[in-house]
Amino acid sequence: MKLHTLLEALQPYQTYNEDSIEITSIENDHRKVTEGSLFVCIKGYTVDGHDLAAEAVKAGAVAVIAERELTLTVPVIVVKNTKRALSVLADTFYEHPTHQLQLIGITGTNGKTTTSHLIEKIIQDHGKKTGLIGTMYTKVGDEVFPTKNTTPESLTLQKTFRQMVGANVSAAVMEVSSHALDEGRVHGCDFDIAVFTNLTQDHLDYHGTMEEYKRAKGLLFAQLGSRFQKNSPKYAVLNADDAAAEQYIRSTSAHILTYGIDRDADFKAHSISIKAGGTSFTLESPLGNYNVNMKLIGKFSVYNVLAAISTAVAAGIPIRSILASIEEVEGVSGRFETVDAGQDFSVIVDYSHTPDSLENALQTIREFADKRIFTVVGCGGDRDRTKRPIMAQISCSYSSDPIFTSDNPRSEDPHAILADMEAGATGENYKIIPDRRDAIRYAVRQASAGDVILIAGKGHETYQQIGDKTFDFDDRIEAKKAIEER
Ligand SMILES: CC(=O)N[C@H]1[C@@H](OP(=O)(O)OP(=O)(O)OC[C@H]2O[C@@H](n3ccc(=O)[nH]c3=O)[C@H](O)[C@@H]2O)O[C@H](CO)[C@@H](O)[C@@H]1O[C@H](C)C(=O)N[C@@H](C)C(=O)N[C@H](CCC(=O)O)C(=O)O
Ligand SMILES: Nc1ncnc2c1ncn2[C@@H]1O[C@H](COP(=O)(O)OP(=O)(O)OP(=O)(O)O)[C@@H](O)[C@H]1O
Ligand SMILES: N[C@H](CCC[C@H](N)C(=O)O)C(=O)O
Ligand SMILES: [Mg+2]
Repeated sequence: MKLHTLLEALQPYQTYNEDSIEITSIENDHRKVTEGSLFVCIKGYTVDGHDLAAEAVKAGAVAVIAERELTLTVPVIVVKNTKRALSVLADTFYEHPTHQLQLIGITGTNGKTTTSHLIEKIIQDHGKKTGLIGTMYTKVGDEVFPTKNTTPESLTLQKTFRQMVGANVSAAVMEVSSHALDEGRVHGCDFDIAVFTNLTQDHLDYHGTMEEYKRAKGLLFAQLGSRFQKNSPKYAVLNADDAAAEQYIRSTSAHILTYGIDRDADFKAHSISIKAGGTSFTLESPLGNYNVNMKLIGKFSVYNVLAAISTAVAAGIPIRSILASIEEVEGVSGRFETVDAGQDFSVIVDYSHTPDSLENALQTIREFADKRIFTVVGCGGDRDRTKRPIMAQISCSYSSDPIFTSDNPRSEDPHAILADMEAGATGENYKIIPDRRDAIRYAVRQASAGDVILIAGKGHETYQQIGDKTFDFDDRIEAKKAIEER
């Protein structure tokens, strides 16, 4: 694409007369620059891309977008905000791929990964090819690619959407993190349906206050677009039981669909019955009432399923097809996943790494457990410190045997993280075992018939990050090994 075509999209009031420069790729990482790249300098939290512009030119960059004048041998186009510019340039370079996709974005503190997989399955079962972007990976149809962030930055996003369009994907489901909304990583994404799961404490290290965190999540609904389109209406799908939904309703002009259990909602669950093997409930909806029996466990799973059902209805899928998919679904890797090595007690690996998700997981276990409950849990380093004592307190109040351990200490001292947790501990019964492998082994050795061990926080993760090193570590494998050693 010609540089001047890209620049017209970027700053329409400026004309750029040089029409001989052909751009072969856009890059914001100098290590990826090749001959013909347009290099966009981003001032990040750790590195300033402006300092790497000369390197980028050496590697083949033929033009540079920057926030200040730079002395280089190629044209430098100065803009106010290069991160914003990157999203416009990426959307233009990849020819607005989201205009050709039914795009579903999911935000909320907990349940994004789970709900996105439910929606993916419903749409696939209905015969459409899907794309998925989230915490665990990016998927184009059944092809899986690794991801660094839950929501990648705009350049990666638009490139991925183009790849999806090229592979005949018709619907894409993605998790939209509050960081991504705040940083504008999704600027240019033409969402058709925006989904809200819930808002509880997390990421206060980044957002500062719950108000700010709530505002960031609300951007997904405010940015849904204000055009009423007859053939493809836009929808905001909101959890009516969460107070933040009221603000999001006020901030969007899209059609509203609500779901919930306690308050009035379009899609409502009642007569919920939770057992160790699954959950059943009655769905009341504008399309009729239905009994739903599913393998997913817990009240929180009912919320995720309600969100998925409402979204799929908004996406135009028949309710019977939706419910058939829900009844089949087995669950998502690392979310309330049971480890079975023939033992006579239960071991559950769950990705609960926030106070609310931990409380939900433990409340669910309390629905069916009548003996001891062991909770092996840690809190991530370089993340919200204020959640640490709260998670410890929840572990103590819901389990007979809380065991505090490490979960990706990153650059922090594991003992300091554990001290933050201990400040919230209650009772005398908790143990502190910094090595996660030892903590799991201890719980497994202590457990007797009928007990439940919850190993919380890492779910699908297959690593432990200590300092700047990443070690192989999988709670499911460690639990199995410990059971076999017994
Ligand atoms: C705090 C934060 O959000 N940081 C994000 C940010 O990184 P950064 O600002 O530190 O970037 P940087 O490393 O300083 O680099 C600045 C620029 O220099 C470039 N660079 C850098 C190094 C180099 O050698 N050459 C080079 O050109 C980079 O490509 C970039 O353009 O921009 C990067 C690209 O988008 C992100 O990958 C990175 O996420 C980091 C890894 C992260 O941990 N983020 C977390 C907090 C996050 O975003 N989490 C959310 C939510 C998770 C959830 O709850 O589900 C997520 O969406 O993942
Ligand atoms: N609707 C929900 N409400 C509360 N807790 C939930 C809900 N859904 C899932 N959880 C809990 O939160 C954990 C994480 O779920 P999931 O991975 O789906 O959330 P997420 O929003 O994608 O998280 P992340 O922000 O880390 O990507 C689960 O293991 C479960 O314990
Ligand atoms: N997306 C979340 C995941 C946390 C998972 C937990 N295992 C940890 O490392 O804190 C985050 O980056 O805050
Ligand atoms: Mg996720």
